[in-house]
Order: sequence, then structure tokens, then C-alpha cells
Amino acid sequence: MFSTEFLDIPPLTEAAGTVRLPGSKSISNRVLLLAALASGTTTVHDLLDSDDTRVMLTALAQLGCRIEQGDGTLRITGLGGKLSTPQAKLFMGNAGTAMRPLTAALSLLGGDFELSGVPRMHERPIGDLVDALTQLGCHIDYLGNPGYPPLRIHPVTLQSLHLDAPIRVRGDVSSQFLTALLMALPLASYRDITIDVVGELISKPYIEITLNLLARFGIHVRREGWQRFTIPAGSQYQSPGEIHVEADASSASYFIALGAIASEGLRIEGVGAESIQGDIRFVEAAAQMGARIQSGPNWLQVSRGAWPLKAITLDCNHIPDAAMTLAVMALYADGPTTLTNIASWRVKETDRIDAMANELAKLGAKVEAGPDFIRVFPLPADGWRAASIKTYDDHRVAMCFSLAAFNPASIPVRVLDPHCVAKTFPDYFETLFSVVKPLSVPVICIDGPTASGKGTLAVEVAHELGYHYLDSGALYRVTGLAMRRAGLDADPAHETQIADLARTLPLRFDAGKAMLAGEDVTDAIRSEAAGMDASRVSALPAVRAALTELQISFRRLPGLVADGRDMGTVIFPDAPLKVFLTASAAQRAERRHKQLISKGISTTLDSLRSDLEARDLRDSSRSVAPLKPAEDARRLDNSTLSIEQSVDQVLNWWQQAQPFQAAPTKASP
Ligand SMILES: Nc1ncnc2c1ncn2[C@@H]1O[C@H](COP(=O)(O)OP(=O)(O)O)[C@@H](O)[C@H]1O
Ligand SMILES: Nc1ccn([C@H]2C[C@H](O)[C@@H](COP(=O)(O)OP(=O)(O)O)O2)c(=O)n1
Repeated sequence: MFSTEFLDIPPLTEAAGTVRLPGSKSISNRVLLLAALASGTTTVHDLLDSDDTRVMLTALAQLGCRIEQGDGTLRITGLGGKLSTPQAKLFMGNAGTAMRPLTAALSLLGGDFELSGVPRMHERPIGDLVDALTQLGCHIDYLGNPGYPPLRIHPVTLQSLHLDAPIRVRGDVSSQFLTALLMALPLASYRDITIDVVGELISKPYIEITLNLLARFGIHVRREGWQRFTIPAGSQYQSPGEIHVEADASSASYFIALGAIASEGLRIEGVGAESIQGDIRFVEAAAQMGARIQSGPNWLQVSRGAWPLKAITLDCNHIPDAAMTLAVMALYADGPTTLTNIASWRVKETDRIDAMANELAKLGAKVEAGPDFIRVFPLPADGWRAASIKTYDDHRVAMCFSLAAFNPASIPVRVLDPHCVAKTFPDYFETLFSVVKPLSVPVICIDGPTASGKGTLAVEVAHELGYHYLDSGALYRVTGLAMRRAGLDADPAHETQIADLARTLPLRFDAGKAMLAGEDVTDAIRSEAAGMDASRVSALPAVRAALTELQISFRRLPGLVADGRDMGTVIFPDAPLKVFLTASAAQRAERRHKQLISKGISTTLDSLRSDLEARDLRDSSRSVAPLKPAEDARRLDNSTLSIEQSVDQVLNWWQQAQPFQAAPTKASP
């Protein structure tokens, strides 16, 4: 997951391959609650691991459910309708799929609870659900604004509930209110319980998911149209033992769109034609826009059909979440696309109509929006603008705007706060990057003499940008170590043998550690002797050639920061930013001295200084790829700069090279 302040997505051109999607959020959280209410133990397969499911799991554990993590499974032992902890303060984050059903279930379970969330959750209405529950005889107080969380739930007895008359609930604000009642009321079904929906029920497919899952847990609700639902007397939750969570059909929408925009064939696994999720009908909308889609029981295969995409006008009531993806696809269409009946967007993680309209406009698009619709006009190639997309703590805004990176103007897209995807799809960007082809992957090269601070700077810059990191010196150091262990010397006579060793190094970098054939050699390669050996092997042309491909393979989306001697001159000559980092020899010797002493390696300042001068001389005077600044390198002498100042300077240079207007996240020195 990217925890950076922003993520720059380079211009993308094509998509191909296979993606496996994480479990559905809606199914995951329903299954968790149903398993918690049931008696018996439920083993859940393919559960989504995300912010919203974690919120639910934490709450259920607080209520006394036993939860055990298995290998790719989770086992929950339910409460069987009885609370073991009758009092708790539960934090719901921004998870509507936890807040609403838990409010209903806890109101009937007979305990004393406080339910709160993040500030946005306290702006998301819950009054209609609370009204329905109050009508029933439940006792709930608002702790903040009436109609909104946080809430206080007081205990009531099931016998005191008024179950004789139908319970009326509004269906036109959020279908989650009805879902919440449907999942809670079986707890009180000592007689038939009828729920009447007031107003037109929105998001009906989500109710179908609820009914489908209730049936899996032994509750067979009778339905009269979409207006009346009856829970039969004597209904009792029973664990199905095992249950599999389908992949998220809403998450599939980004990849279906990706296939429609840029693929000759993209395979999506985990969800398909037999899905119980309403958002699977996004495939029909995408097909209407021109996508070619084939499907099987749990897979989809999508490729580009019509191009440009075909503009559509669509009532999106049946696919409220996935429909956001259509709004970005509309940028690539042949006319204005109008999405109607989407008033529910206004009460989601953010006001999604406003959010989409604002951010699409930043890209240059003409957008019209009203209380319950949005109309998006396509963008001509010369109309695209570089934009920093605000994501409003809304995972779907972040995910759907990644599709703007296919713009014909080849402009990168900056997504602010990309970690908001953690709500439903923590590895969304990694998954996207695994199947797309960029026009080019940005590289920042940091070259310079030993102990100038290249590694420290490069790691930090990579961290700030969410980029990969290549410590090219480590490759030479490991080669030097392998040479020693093979009893070879760094001379031309052994050049071919050492080059063979380098080409086949069983080397892996794992969480900052260098692992050679499974052995942690991180410390072994950091001694000055190892540095000297590295310098010697690196002067052998065949060794350098043997390591070239490996170094280039580090250039992966979303970008790379590479440190060494010849990153800017030889390995990545097209890098958009090259930094040649220096510091006085005295400073460098002192820094290295401190560094080695702190690692418990004893050494003297004098020997270090003479070693580093000898190494600099060898590195800069060798015939192949000598240490020298690339012609287009920016020089940075950090003798008098702190690490933070050096990092800020490089980030500042990087920002200057970007088309985005947003200021860099850190102030320049
Ligand atoms: N700008 C700086 N100011 C002070 N110390 C620094 C600076 N940059 C790096 N250092 C310190 O110098 C030491 C050597 O840095 P390192 O990144 O290992 O250098 P290199 O990769 O160039 O050999 C480290 O202990 C690091 O913390
Ligand atoms: N791109 C590179 C990186 C390192 N080398 C060689 C030359 C260096 O003296 C050794 C060790 O490099 P490393 O970057 O680990 O050394 P320092 O941390 O700067 O002391 O490897 C190289 O020739 N080309």
C-alpha cells in the first residue's frame, strides 16, 4: 500500500495480464456480522483485509466473539444471539457497512453501547434507521447532532418490542438501513416480523446480497416486490460452517474500465457472471460504452472494443458505487455521458457528485452536475491538464482517477492521499501497476563518491515518493563477497569467473536486508574491506556488464530512485533527474566513521580517510563507467546540509520537473 502524501502515476499506454481481486467489502462485513450473530463457528475464506473489515472485526472481538486467523482464512465463533460483553464503546471509522448493521443488531441484543466514527461518519445520516428502531421499542440516543452518529444504545428486552405492526423504514436514502434491519430482526423473531419500505428502494442489488447471505445463515426472508419483507417466526441464525467471499465487483469496475480503455485482453479473476453482487452489472454499462467482455462463473475477460468509447445516458441506481468509474471513462467517449439517479452519491464517504465534478474539472473536463446526476463531456487530446487529484478520503475517487493516466496527452496524474484505497483495496495501485505498461518509468539517479550520503538520501526520497530503491553499490559489494568466498581475486585473470558469479547471484532484497542464498549479508557487505572489494570488482568491465540487466530490472512503476556511481551516466541515461552528490573528504570520512562505530565496527578516522580517497581515485579513474557527474546532473554538495535539507532539495528539484502546480509537500531549504 502507498502511504505517501501523493502518488504520481506516469502516463500509461496499455494493459495486459491477469488480476486477482480482493474480497468484496459488502459481502465481507455482512458475513462477519452474520457469523458473529450465529451459533457455531464459521470459517471464512477470501475475506477482504481492509480498513472497513478491520473496524468490524475489532468491534466483534470487543463484543466477545472468538476470532482466529488461519492460513488465508478466518474463524469466527458466534455469540449465538447472546452477548458476553454487555457494554462497550465501539469505533466504526468511516465504515457504513459496520455502523448501520451493528447499530440495529446491538439495539436488539440488550446491552449498553456507544458507537462513534471519524468526523465524516458523524455527517453520514442514520436517522431513518434509528427512527425505525425506535418505532420498534429500541432505545437509542444521539450523542451529537440528531440524525447522525455518534449514538448511545440502551438495553431493552425483546419481549418489550412492538413487533405486531409492520416496521417502516425509508429506502430512498441508503439501502443499508434495510439491510441493517434484515440482519438484526431475526434476533427477535419469536413471531413473524414485517418490514415495509417507504419510498423507492435504492441500491436493490445490495438487498439481494443481504437476502442471499441471510439464507446461507439459515434465515429465509419472504419478499413481496421491493416493498415488504417478512422474517418468519422462529428464524434462527445458524453458521453454514464454511463460506467463501466473492471478489469485489465494484473493485472489478476499475479493471473492466482498464480493459475497455487500453487492453487487447485483461483477465479479472474472483468475480464473474454468477456474482451475487449488483455491481457486476457494471459490465453491461461498460459494454454499452464499447468494452468487449467475456465472462465465466468467476472470471471476466475484457478488451477494447469501440474507440473512442461510446457516450451513454444511464440510470445508475443499480450500480451506485461502480458508476463512479463510468464518470472517468466518459473522458474517453465520443460525446457527453450522463449518469442519473445517483443522489446516494451525496451521502457516501464524501459528497461524490461534488468530488467527481471538481476533480474531473481539474483535468480540464466540462462537467454539469445536479442533485442526482452528473454529465461529463469528453476531453480532446489538447484539453487535458496535469492535475493533483484530491481524494476526499474516498477510496473510489482515488481508484477511478487512476484511469486518467491513459490520457492521449501523456500527462501523469497525481493522486493525493493514495492510502485511502485501504478502505476496500489496499493494494489497488500495486495491482494496477502489475498489468499496465507505462510510456516510461521515472528514475531519479543519485551518484557520487563514497560516504557522500547517497544511500541515505535515495532511501528517503524513494520513501517520500513511494518509489522503488536501487542500491547499486550493494550489488557490487555482494559480488565482492561472493568472489572472496569463491577464493578468487579481483584481477583480469578471474574476470569471466567473477562476472559469472555476478550474473547468477542468488540475491534478494527483503525489507531493506540483502539476502544471499537465504543468508542475511547486510552487515557483512558494509565493512570497509567489503567496500574496497566492491570497488575492485566494479572496475572489471565484464562484471559491470553482468550486472546491467539486473539494475535495469529495478525500473518499475511507479518510479525508481537509484544510487551509485554510473546511474546517470550509463544505466539510466534518460533519467529525468540526476543528482551528483558530494561532500568534502573530511566530512565524508567523519560520517563514515560515526556510521561504522555506531554499528560496532572499530576503525580510525585516518585509515577511513585514506581508504575513501583510494576508493574515489579507483572509481573515478577506471576505464568503464567511471565515477563522474552526468552532463545533465545537478550537483549537490551537502557538506553543510542536514539529511533533511538534502532530501528537501532533491524533492524540490523533482517537483520543479513535474507538470503539477501543487507545491512540494516539504518546504525547500
Ligand atoms: N547530509 C548529511 N549530513 C550529515 N550526515 C549525513 C548526510 N547524509 C548522510 N549522512 C550520514 O553519512 C553516513 C554515510 O551515508 P550513506 O548514505 O551511507 O553514504 P553513501 O551511500 O554515499 O556511501 C550515514 O551515517 C548518514 O547518516
Ligand atoms: N553504480 C555503482 C555502484 C557502486 N560501484 C562500486 C564502486 C564503489 O566503491 C563500490 C561500493 O559502492 P557503494 O555505493 O556501496 O559504496 P559507498 O556506500 O558509497 O561507500 O561499488 C560502482 O562501480 N558502480
